[in-house]
Amino acid sequence: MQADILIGSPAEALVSNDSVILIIDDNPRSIKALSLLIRDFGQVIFATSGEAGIAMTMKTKPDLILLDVEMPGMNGYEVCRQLKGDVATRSSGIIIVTSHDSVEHEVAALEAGAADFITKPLNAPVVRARVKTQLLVKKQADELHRQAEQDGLTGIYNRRYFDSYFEQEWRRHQRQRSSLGLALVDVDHFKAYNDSYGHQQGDECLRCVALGLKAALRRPGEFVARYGGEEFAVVLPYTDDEELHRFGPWLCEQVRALKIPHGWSEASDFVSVSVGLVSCVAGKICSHTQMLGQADEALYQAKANGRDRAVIATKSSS
Ligand SMILES: Nc1nc2c(ncn2[C@@H]2O[C@H](COP(=O)(O)OP(=O)(O)OP(=O)(O)O)[C@@H](O)[C@H]2O)c(=O)[nH]1
Repeated sequence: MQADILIGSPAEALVSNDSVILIIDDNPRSIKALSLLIRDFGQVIFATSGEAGIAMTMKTKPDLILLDVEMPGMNGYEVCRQLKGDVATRSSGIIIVTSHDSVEHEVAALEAGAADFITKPLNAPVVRARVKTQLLVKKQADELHRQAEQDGLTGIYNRRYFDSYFEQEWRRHQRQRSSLGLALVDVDHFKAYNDSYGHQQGDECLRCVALGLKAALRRPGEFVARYGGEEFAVVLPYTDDEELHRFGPWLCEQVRALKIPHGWSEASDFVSVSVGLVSCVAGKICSHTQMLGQADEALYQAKANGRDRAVIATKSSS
């Protein structure tokens, strides 16, 4: 696994210069001095107040923030607490930079959520070593995060990711009173495929279908995840029934177009999928699990109607 490679590799090789480092400091001279020391580690950007630093963190999602403590208005500890308390910004590592060289200040920095602490006057080798270490920690955390969300066989999002983001999307659409779409996609006669072509070829087939489904998505926010063995789930933000009527058959067509031969399918000469779809407008369906249940019923109907087709859940059952 890649995590093993990360742990076994020299740290130097892992700190690539594609990192983004944000310096938050009200003093332009300090910003300049710091950026000269670390500029070869990546792109260095800056903000001259706590408020501007928080806004910039939201926008740019830096890998690392070098945060001055003594600033007018919001001080560094307060900025640090806010950044660490918000799910949208807490993944950026923070090093507190201060002229106070005392245990109390170091403890305050760590308690505010900082990963490390640098004192002024700056000592170049120390600054570089600490920055490099935190960039390495961030790279490793990103990699672990990616692996935790990824399906090992197909490389698309896994069930865990789906479970948390589908619910999140559902809540967001409920709040905004917009329509959310969901499609459950199941490969037809896949047991026969495995039995005839072998399990390894079956794995390869699932990989191709997963990538085919992913390539079929066009709009921002749409994502496909592996829901179970040979089943996939597609989340379709801001999508209503009218759009599902186009999307369902089109998804079937995209998989058929992969032209993966399936000599033992009763539905088609090529690997095909059945799709169950549902859309939900705020208030119509009372939970995201009900939405899943309805998509599952529609999928069952698509199988019963002959497979290689899409069925949309009827609104009467909403
Ligand atoms: N190769 C491979 N097969 C898998 C994987 N996960 C599930 N399967 C197989 O997928 C098959 C699913 O079979 P069934 O649930 O009977 O469904 P089906 O044969 O596709 O029939 P219908 O869904 O009714 O069209 C089983 O044989 C599972 O072993 C996987 O990761 N790799």
